[in-house]
Formats: sequence, structure tokens, C-alpha cells
Amino acid sequence: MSNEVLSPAEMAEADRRAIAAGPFDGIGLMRRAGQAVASLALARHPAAERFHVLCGPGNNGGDGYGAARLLHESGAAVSLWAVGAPRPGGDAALAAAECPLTPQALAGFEAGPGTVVIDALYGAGLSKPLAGDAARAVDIATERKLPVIAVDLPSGVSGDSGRVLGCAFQAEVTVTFARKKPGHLLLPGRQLCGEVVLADIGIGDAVIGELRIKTFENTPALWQAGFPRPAADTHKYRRGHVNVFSGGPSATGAARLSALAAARAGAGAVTVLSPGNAMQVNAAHLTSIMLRKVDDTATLAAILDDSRPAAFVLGPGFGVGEKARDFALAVLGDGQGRQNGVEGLVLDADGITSFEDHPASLFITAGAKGAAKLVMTPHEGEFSRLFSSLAGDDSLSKLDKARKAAARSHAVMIYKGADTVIAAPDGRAAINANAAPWLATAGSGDVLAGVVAGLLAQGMPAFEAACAAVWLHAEAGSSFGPGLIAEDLPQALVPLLRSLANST
Ligand SMILES: NC(=O)C1=CN([C@@H]2O[C@H](COP(=O)(O)OP(=O)(O)OC[C@H]3O[C@@H](n4cnc5c(N)ncnc54)[C@H](OP(=O)(O)O)[C@@H]3O)[C@@H](O)[C@H]2O)[C@@H](O)CC1
Ligand SMILES: Nc1ncnc2c1ncn2[C@@H]1O[C@H](COP(=O)(O)OP(=O)(O)O)[C@@H](O)[C@H]1O
Ligand SMILES: [K+]
Repeated sequence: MSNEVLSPAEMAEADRRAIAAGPFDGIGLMRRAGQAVASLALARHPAAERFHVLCGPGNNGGDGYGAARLLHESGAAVSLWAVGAPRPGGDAALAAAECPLTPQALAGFEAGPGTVVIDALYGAGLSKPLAGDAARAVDIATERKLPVIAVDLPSGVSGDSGRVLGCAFQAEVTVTFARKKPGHLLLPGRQLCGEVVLADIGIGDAVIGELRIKTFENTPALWQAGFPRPAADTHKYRRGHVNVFSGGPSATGAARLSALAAARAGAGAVTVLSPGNAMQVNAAHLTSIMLRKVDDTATLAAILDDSRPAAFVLGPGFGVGEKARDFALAVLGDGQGRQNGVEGLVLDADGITSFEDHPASLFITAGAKGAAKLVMTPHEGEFSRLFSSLAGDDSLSKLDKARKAAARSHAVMIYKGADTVIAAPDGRAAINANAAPWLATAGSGDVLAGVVAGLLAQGMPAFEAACAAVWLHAEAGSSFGPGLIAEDLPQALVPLLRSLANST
């Protein structure tokens, strides 16, 4: 699977194993990396007046020396600017020795209009904030709006976290090797990379396979095989039943958005569980979605006794407090959840906030043997209410935070935002990169919660259901585009579901 995402440390390990396995040695891989960069530069900028190749002291610089040599050999005008000398005897020193151009000191870097910058200063080895001559080079490229081709990563972007250390190049395109790194997908790194092109430099799939990678880009390849399809002899309850808890009379819309989304995602039957005082307003707005009165845990217990497969959504518009906690814990089931046919609980919005001062009760119940699967869908604010120490730890990336939160809470975590991360308690994680800002509209999260529940109710495992829902939700938002409101999203899922059904 080529959607594995490797940390810089994992990439370095892949590099070592590839060299050991052959056929390429270190300089062989580096030459291929330089070749990939030079080919792309010529293809994208055939009329460039000059290529300015900026080389750092490490292997990223080594790739740059290789690219500069090939561009020069192809007849292009090339200026080579270097900072620091490569370690003698290393691959980068070999690449520098093979390059016939004389490097100038980066301190004197100048570049006019019509020229292209190739940034091979720092890549996976970025170890401190960009400063001095490197920062000045960033300023020049930015001020003059020069196209930048980044080698592996734009210098200044952390490959682990996507964060900027000091300052960073804004690349038009980034050429990376073998697999993407978290910094290509997490923000702001993703935006600074521009287009990301993956080059095959000879690190084989077998080598990557040996590393047992647990981080992925969230693409359909990750979950498509298990995407639910109704059997010919199914019936509506066998397709899965979703129950969505409604808020009070002035806050019912969010639950109905979730309910509709769950139905579109393929749940055979969907019921809004409404407080008595909101029955009328819910009834006035529901057609295919069913409605049932639930005011207390005793009534809820009767629903939970039903053994047909079901998933629950609790949180959208629900209100914060003890009732939310009692209902959520009852659904999780204290060892009874799965036996009762409860496939899972999607805890969103107010459902999450309700546990701000009582996280242990939620985490213990979710971790109990036989509990229903818990999926939580916090945005940044909700995440920090439940996981304040993780949220405030600047040494952790968003990927690290989601992963640790999932392990701590025994829940699949959907840590939302423009770079949503999905993480499972077993350590698997996926970074989502197909969302568009049109999704930042009220009620959009309610729809996502409903899609997750719709897939859970159909028996999809929680991590895969969460990944599929996030991808579908993002794709629906991106394909709809301007003018999107949350009500549009369930309908916008339809063509995507159709093409998934046709392609499996
Ligand atoms: N792995 C693979 O499969 C392949 C990898 N390849 C390439 O190797 C690259 C990784 O190479 P790398 O490990 O040598 O690290 P790299 O990014 O060159 O930086 C290290 C040097 O920079 C320095 N330094 C760092 N930050 C700094 C700063 N802000 N300001 C100043 N100095 C700073 C740092 O200093 P130190 O931390 O030691 O003090 C050290 O000297 C990778 O991105 C890819 O392009 C390909 O060749 C093909 C196969
Ligand atoms: N700038 C953005 N780009 C892409 N997706 C976004 C952006 N902002 C928000 N989203 C997505 O939109 C949804 C918003 O959910 P949420 O914050 O819970 O809103 P609401 O509570 O109004 O439903 C999430 O799925 C989130 O990932
Ligand atoms: K770089």
C-alpha cells in the first residue's frame, strides 16, 4: 500500500535497509533523488532563465548537488549556493565532488525574475529553526515570488509535525522520496509543500513493509475493502439501526442532520431519540427518520435491550451535563454494549464537553471488556477540554496528540480540523488531506458524526468507519464547493457512495 506515511526516523531506517538490501548504495539513492528533482524542474520550468540550487550540509544538500549537476549537463543555466560543507567521506560529499559547478556562499544569494529556486537546504534532518543566511534566502524567494521546488520538504518545515521552525519556503512543488512524511500532510506543512510529488528512488515496497508502518494518508485504499454493501437478502434492521439523541425543543436540528447523514451512509433505519418536550418539533421535521421519546435512562435501557445491530450518536445539540454522561455511559454498556447489539457510540460536541470534569468515568467504561466501541469527534476546543495536558504539549504533533488520546481513552479519535487526524487505541493513525474550507460551516460536524454512526451500525470496524466517514465528508464538502451548508452534505455523499459501490 503506498499510502503509508513514514516519520523521518522511519524513513532513515528504510534508507538503511534499502542500502543493505541493494541494488543501490547510499550515493546511488542520492543520485536517483537528484535525478527526480532535475527532471521535474526541467519539465515544470523549461523556459527558466536560471536554476538557483541551494544546498545545505547534509544529505538534503547532497540531493541538491546531484540535481545541479544534471541540470547543468542538460544545458540549463545553474547557480549553486551552499551553506556548510558536507561531512567528508559521506554521500553528500561524494555528490558535491561529482558536481562540476563551484558553489558560492549562500550569504551572497541573489536571484532575479524568471529564475527558479531549488531548495535543498534541509529536509528530514531539520534540527533547529531556520536563521541567518537560510532565513534570508527564504525572504528573497518570498519577496520576489520566485517559484520554489523543494527537495523532500520545504526547508523550515518539520517532517514530523508539519510545523514551521523559524521560517520556511513556500514551495510550488515538493519532490519527496518513497513515501510521504507527516509534515507533507499536517498543517501548515501541507500548504507550504504545494503539490507533493512522490519519486521512486529505489526503496522497495518490501523494505517499507518490514517496518510495519502504522500511519497512513486517509485514502479509500485504507478502508474500501471493508466498506459495507447490503447483501441481497438483507432487511432494514440488518443493515444497521442508528439512534441519535436529540437536544431540547430549541436545539433539535443538529440531531436531525446527524440522523439524515446516518441514513445516507447506509443505515437501514434511523431513529431520533427525543426528550418529551421536543417530540413535536422533531415530528414536524422528520419523514423517513423515526422518532421515539427518551427522557431517562430507564427508557433508554429498553432501547439498549434490543439485540439488533445499532449505533448511537450523542452530543449534537444535546446540552452539557449529567444527563449526557449518564446516557453515554449507559450506551457504552459497562461490559454489556456489544452483547446487546450496540456496535458503537459516536460522542460528539456537548457529549464530549460533558466529560470535561469526569474524563476517567468515560475512559474506564470505554475500556471495559465488552464495551461498545467509542468514537469521539472533537475539534480543537473540545479536544483540549478532555485532554488538556496533551493539547498544551508543544513537543507533540497533532498526530502524536490524537494517537495518545486514543490510547488513553480507549476510543477511536477523530481530531477534527483542516488536517483531521484519525487514531485508534491500537496505534494506527491516518491523516486526512482532502478537506476544503467550505466544510467550516455550522452543523458540518453533526453530519460527520452521523456518517460515522451509519457505517458503525453496518458493522464496519471503528477505525475504518471513522476514516471512511472523514474522507467521504471531506470529499462531499470539496466537491460541493462554494455555497455549501450542512444540509447539503448528506445529498452530496450520494455520488461518492455510488462511485465507491461501483469500484468495489
Ligand atoms: N532517507 C532517505 O531515504 C534518503 C534521504 N535523502 C535525503 O537526505 C535528507 C536527510 O538528510 P540528513 O539526515 O543528512 O538531513 P538534512 O535535512 O540534510 O539536514 C542535516 C544537516 O543540516 C543541519 N541543520 C538542520 N537544520 C538546520 C538549521 N535550521 N540550520 C542550520 N543547520 C541545520 C544539521 O546540523 P546538526 O543537526 O547536525 O547540527 C545537519 O548538518 C532527506 O531530506 C533527503 O533529501 C536522499 O538523499 C535519498 C534517500
Ligand atoms: N478550514 C477547514 N478546512 C477543512 N475542513 C474543515 C475546516 N474547518 C472545519 N473543517 C471540518 O468541518 C467540520 C466542522 O465540525 P465542527 O467544528 O464540529 O462544526 P459544527 O459543530 O458546527 O458541526 C469538521 O469535520 C472539520 O474537520
Ligand atoms: K529542502
